[in-house]
Amino acid sequence: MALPPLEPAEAIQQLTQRLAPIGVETVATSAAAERVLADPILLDRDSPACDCSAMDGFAVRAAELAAGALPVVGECRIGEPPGALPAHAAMRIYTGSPLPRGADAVIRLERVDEAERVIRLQAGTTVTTGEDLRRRAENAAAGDVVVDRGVELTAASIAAAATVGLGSLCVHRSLRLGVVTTGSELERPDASDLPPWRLRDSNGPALAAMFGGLPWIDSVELQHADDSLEELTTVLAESLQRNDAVVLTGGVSKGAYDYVPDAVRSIGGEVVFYRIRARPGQPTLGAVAGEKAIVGLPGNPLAVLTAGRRVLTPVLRRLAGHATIESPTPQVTLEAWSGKTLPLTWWRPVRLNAQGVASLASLRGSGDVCGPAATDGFIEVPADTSGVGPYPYYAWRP
Ligand SMILES: Nc1nc2c(c(=O)[nH]1)N[C@H]1C(S)=C(S)[C@@H](COP(=O)(O)OP(=O)(O)OC[C@H]3O[C@@H](n4cnc5c(N)ncnc54)[C@H](O)[C@@H]3O)O[C@H]1N2
Ligand code: MOO
Repeated sequence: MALPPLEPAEAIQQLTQRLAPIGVETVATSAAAERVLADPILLDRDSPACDCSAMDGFAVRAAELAAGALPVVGECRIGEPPGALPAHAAMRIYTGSPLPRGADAVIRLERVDEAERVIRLQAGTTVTTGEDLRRRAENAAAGDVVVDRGVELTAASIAAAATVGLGSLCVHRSLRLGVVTTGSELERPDASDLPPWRLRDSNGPALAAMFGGLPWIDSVELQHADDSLEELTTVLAESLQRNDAVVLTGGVSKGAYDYVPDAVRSIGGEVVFYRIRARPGQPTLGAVAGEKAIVGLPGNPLAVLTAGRRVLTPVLRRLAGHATIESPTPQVTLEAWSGKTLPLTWWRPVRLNAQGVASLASLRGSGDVCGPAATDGFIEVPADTSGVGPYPYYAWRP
């Protein structure tokens, strides 16, 4: 039975919901930056773990200092256990020092006059209970989740892991991506002296540049198959064996040599969608083979860039354990609109200026490899829409 073309978001949803994260491993916290957390980071104790001072100054009882001068009788050192504040007295204290028992405020240095180890409030200054204190557990309590699973670890979340004493973290295994280009007309990117009817593969390098080197991608393996169902089936099966997901380019449309749908089925893949209501990239195919994902992109170079970025990214993020299948998507406004209105989603390459305003690239069509080269990404124009936007913006690098 022929599958109906889907809206891009629906296609992405249907494929990603068939997939699960590929597995986990343990890495040193110091090496976990940008990896995807698999187990939440929980606080081992309250933060802060005791009441402490937020300023350099004096620990006091606010009412006593408001009433008059107080002798400075001691010091609360940072990193040492808190003592007790005697009645009618102040103790010197530092930012982060534990608060002595009995104190209820810290008065910062610049708000008192100090002479001969006696402090008094400066004229016009007041002191209130609770002032300049960090209360035990005011940041978070023991057992609280500080970083949830599925989050890409940042400097801030690594700091949280360190503060709770985690020397290693459970993260999702990073992904092995296979790229299979198809087409007997293709030569390697370094081929020279080509006759005009042959062309160099640009789709393989484009996908390698889009996904290669992302912290949650382990490797991108490039392979090629000529236009033969047998060869394509063999190369696809091998690529699937070695990789967690395989993306193919070309051979997916209606031509006599478009073998991708048949090859996917013959290796036991289940096609989830075939064709999306978006341009360029309409003949995109999504399939599952066991726990692995297969995405068939059309051969046109611009379709590979747009559908690759928009459809493949969520699939890979899902396999790599991200809690969200797309990172936050900025909205951009166009400097000016040009062109017709399409009855389907239109992915249009743009360049951004320093203010984040987008200008549309002028392109000859989805076979144009040159026009997109000077763009930063593309906007997603909904069906039957025109005007300057704002529109969701997708940078070429996810
Ligand atoms: N009768 C129809 N014809 C076409 C339809 C259709 O619905 N009915 N769809 C058109 C659309 S839209 C697209 S997109 C293309 C996609 O076709 P294929 O996925 O089968 O891609 P190919 O025919 O294999 O290649 C298209 C084009 O891209 C060049 N190509 C392929 N691979 C590479 C590569 N790795 N590097 C650079 N260039 C590549 C290839 O030489 C072709 O010129 O079909 C339309 N036709
Ligand atoms: O999807 Mo095709 O890329 O529109 O030309």
